[in-house]
Amino acid sequence: MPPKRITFITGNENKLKEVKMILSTGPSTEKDETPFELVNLPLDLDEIQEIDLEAIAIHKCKQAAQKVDKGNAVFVEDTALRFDAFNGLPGAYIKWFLKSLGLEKIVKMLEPYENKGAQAVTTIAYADENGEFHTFQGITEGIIVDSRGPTDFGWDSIFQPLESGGKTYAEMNKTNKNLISHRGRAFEKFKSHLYNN
Ligand SMILES: O=c1[nH]c(=O)c2ncn([C@@H]3O[C@H](COP(=O)(O)OP(=O)(O)OP(=O)(O)O)[C@@H](O)[C@H]3O)c2[nH]1
Ligand SMILES: [Mg+2]
Repeated sequence: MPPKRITFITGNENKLKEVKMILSTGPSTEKDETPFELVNLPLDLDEIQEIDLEAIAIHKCKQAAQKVDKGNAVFVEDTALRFDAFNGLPGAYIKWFLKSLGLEKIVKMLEPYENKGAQAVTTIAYADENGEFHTFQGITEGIIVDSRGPTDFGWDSIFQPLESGGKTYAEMNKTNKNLISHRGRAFEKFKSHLYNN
């Protein structure tokens, strides 16, 4: 039987690169034949105004399901950056903060607050071949710091995970980032689902 085809709809090349890497091995990271073939459709789907990250991901996935043939599995992910001092904002709006303000002003926003705590959150929404929806979430705790490391992926250079030994995501290699990242954690859960269903 040919492997099941699963489409990932994202217009973000950096996300795609990480996801391909994470899904290229089995759930316990040992090399394995992947039971699916990953296909990318680089579309920019509508993202609703919501604080609830699952609701955003599900809404995105409902559109995604309309972009593939019936009976084909499809998934999306939405990634948020939540500041403790702002009760979780910018959250899913970080993309627009980044576009309008840039990294330096985002760091400056937290200047009046002692609490630099933040959470990186990836929420995956998956529509399986029967049209049933599933969500998987991964969270990494960290702090917001002055930009360090390459600035080619979003806010990687201002997010320092608590478990990284003082490195920002941008200062880590991809293998190490994926081991502790919001995306790595969400996709490990998704991977377990794919291998067990
Ligand atoms: O430093 C980062 N490390 C990451 O690991 C990461 N993952 C996402 N992002 C950025 O955060 C916003 C999410 O928005 P987002 O989830 O809607 O993504 P997107 O619109 O770029 O793609 P997609 O919606 O087509 O999948 C966008 O600005 C992304 O560039 C990251 N930045
Ligand atoms: Mg998006």
